Amino acid sequence: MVEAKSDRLRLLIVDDEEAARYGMRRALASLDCEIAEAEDAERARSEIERKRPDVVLLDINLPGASGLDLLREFGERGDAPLFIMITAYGSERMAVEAIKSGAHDYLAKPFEIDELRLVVRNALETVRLKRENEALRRSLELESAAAKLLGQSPAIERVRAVIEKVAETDATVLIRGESGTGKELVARAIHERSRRRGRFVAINCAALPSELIESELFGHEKGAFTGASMRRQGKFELADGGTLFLDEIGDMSANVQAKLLRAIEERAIERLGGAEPIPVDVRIVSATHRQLEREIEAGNFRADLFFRLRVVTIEVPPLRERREDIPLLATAFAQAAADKYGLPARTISASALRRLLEYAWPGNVRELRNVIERAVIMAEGKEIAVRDLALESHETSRAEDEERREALRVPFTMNFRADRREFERTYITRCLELTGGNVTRAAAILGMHRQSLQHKLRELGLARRYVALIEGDEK
Ligand SMILES: Nc1ncnc2c1ncn2[C@@H]1O[C@H](COP(=O)(O)OP(=O)(O)OP(=O)(O)O)[C@@H](O)[C@H]1O
Repeated sequence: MVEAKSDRLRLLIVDDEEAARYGMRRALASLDCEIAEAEDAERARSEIERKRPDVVLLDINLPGASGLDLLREFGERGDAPLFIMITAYGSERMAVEAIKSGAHDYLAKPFEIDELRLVVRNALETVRLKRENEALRRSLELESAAAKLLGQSPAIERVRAVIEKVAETDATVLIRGESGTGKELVARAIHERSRRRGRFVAINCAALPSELIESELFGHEKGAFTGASMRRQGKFELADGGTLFLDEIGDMSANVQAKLLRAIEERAIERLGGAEPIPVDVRIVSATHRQLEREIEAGNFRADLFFRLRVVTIEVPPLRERREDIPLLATAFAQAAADKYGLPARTISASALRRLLEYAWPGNVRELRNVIERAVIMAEGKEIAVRDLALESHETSRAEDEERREALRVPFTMNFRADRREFERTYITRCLELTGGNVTRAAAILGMHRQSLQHKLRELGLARRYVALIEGDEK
């Protein structure tokens, strides 16, 4: 088991001579850090894995092993400590080699106490700065993630509440929902709200063939298979200390399922072609649009893995079941698209909004975002109209027909003045929609002067709605 990190920085001194370790510990006692010792490579390895020191002071000559090997072994890991190598007298070449292999700094024997303090203090300061930077980045990300998962429907509020709860734990989470409902966004929100300092690493299990998935997940040693010309870390190691997001988990082959189960149970992985298990501290969040229970019945998915993955399950409902989120999402996407393409902000017309609300959204939020982005580009006026949405033709025509019928409908209440007023309102509104709110063009269609149309708008009580347009038009 990996022990939790306290806020105090940790230093590990690795030297086979007890007197040397004692001397260094004394010299460094005034620095604000916890100090541990190891007398050989094996002890050092286990200390690094269990206690995760921030800085390692490592003698290059250890009995039976080279400090350089240890450096290379750990230097590649995502959350590797900073190594300060202690080299023997007159071996500058070794020092260069150490720096090339990723050491933070080195000390050549014999060194002064002040020199030792300076180099270690420097390394601790580097770690402290890195932590501060990460904390800052995370707090910014947190804000953006919270802002990103939009929606106020009870359904999305429930999702948010579960995210808050599970984020604090290391429980595995299975996110279920149709394509485009925001499963990856939920996974990111869980990571960003957790205390995990490592990275969020995502992999789509449906996008890669089975053989590739295996080396993507677990990495490989040099020469593990044809084409493996270099040792490569897998996503598990990259996510060490963080979160691994396995998208489309239902598409994973039986072989990879077995390896994944072992990795979760043993909290360790083996690279392809590697002999040693590598401990990893990874929180797994997976997602699927499939009914995994059915896949289990059909023999395509392991039941034991399923139970491991879904300690907590989050259901993200399809957009059609939380239509009340559509206006908010559509407005936010319209604003974002306008910013992205440097276009003027566009509002969504009442009829376009109605159309958005009744559409079925088989592609969920992703489809809505794409539709709005396109509409922002295509729209000519300040408003997005139904035609700009370019939704499926038969469904679109229904809404457009309805719109047309409404526009042409002659009100009949036996009150000529009131009916005429109602007809004029509808007719003029329709004209303004057609021209994208351009009052001059609408006036031309109506065969009126622009001033007369403006006067008419005020008379019909439409001025407020179009006041921005009228003013914009007059400029
Ligand atoms: N509640 C939401 N608020 C804001 N944006 C959202 C929301 N839900 C989804 N999106 C956006 O919709 C798009 C699709 O979301 P995401 O990739 O998370 O869906 P998914 O369910 O993981 O899809 P797939 O199953 O196809 O991988 C993204 O651009 C995402 O930012």
